[in-house]
Amino acid sequence: MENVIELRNVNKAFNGFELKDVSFSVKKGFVTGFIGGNGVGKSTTIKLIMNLLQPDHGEVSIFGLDYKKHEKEIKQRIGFVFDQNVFYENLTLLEMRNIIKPVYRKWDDALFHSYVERFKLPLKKKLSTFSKGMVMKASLTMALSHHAELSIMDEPTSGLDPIFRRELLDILHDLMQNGERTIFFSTHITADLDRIADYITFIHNGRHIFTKEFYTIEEDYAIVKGEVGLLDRDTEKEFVGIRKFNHGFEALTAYKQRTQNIFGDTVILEKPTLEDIMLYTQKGINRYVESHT
Ligand SMILES: Nc1ncnc2c1ncn2[C@@H]1O[C@H](COP(=O)(O)OP(=O)(O)OP(=O)(O)O)[C@@H](O)[C@H]1O
Repeated sequence: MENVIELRNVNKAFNGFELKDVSFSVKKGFVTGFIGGNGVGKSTTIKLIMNLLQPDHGEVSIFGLDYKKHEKEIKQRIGFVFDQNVFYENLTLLEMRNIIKPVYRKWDDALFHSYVERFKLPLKKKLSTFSKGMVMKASLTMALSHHAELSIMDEPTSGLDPIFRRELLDILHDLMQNGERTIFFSTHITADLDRIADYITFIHNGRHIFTKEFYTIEEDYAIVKGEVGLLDRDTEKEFVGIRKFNHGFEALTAYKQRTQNIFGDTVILEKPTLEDIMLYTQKGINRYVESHT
């Protein structure tokens, strides 16, 4: 399967934060959801993918090409939605379109107007008067109007009402129908991913934890429930994190089969949500022993 984005051993350090040895790839023709808590490095990774930042070490390639030699060609083929307003606020949407249009060889005015209509956006009002949702819709309109092969979006659903969030997910779903497009988007709202993501890439504290096909996550990860008496220093090591209650414990394992072999039918295994995986991982490997007694 072809990779549209590849990161190989990418490092980027700021004062107090570091992306460490991040390697993962994004498959052509699929939707990959990019998840992780606040401040774990999602936007930094996306900026590296967009060449808005350069890695200290390691390589980023897009469509198999290197930014050093092929920046223009790569950018032509990407539609980018950023989580901050990147428009000139004093301009109208039409004026902004006039600036952006000549940049893209495959700009499609009919497509632009179809999104403007669908999103009910005013063409002649200053962008400074747009609400947060309208800015996001305008940003999406620009990103979707030049037949980009790869759409990269940083938190496209944040700050949007549930109705528009659903509409956006439907649009993304429709876009995927021809099999040629690829979408990579970050989100905190893991419920959005249930609807459309084929793959999940998860980072935590600047490290890549996994990239997996969505449906295979439950082959490795499970919520484990059992009696506290089953836990000791050795068995606790089996878990990413544990919560202890009066009546028993709940834990997350990343090695479902092994856990099953160790505990047999003394425990109950359940399918975890992405939120469970984020929560237990965020609290620290084997360090999250929370008592509710
Ligand atoms: N240009 C920069 N200079 C210094 N530190 C930075 C810079 N950009 C990001 N950081 C720091 O790097 C860390 C990761 O930030 P990043 O924006 O990538 O996180 P994120 O996962 O996108 O978070 P959120 O979900 O809250 O937006 C943060 O601690 C942030 O303060």
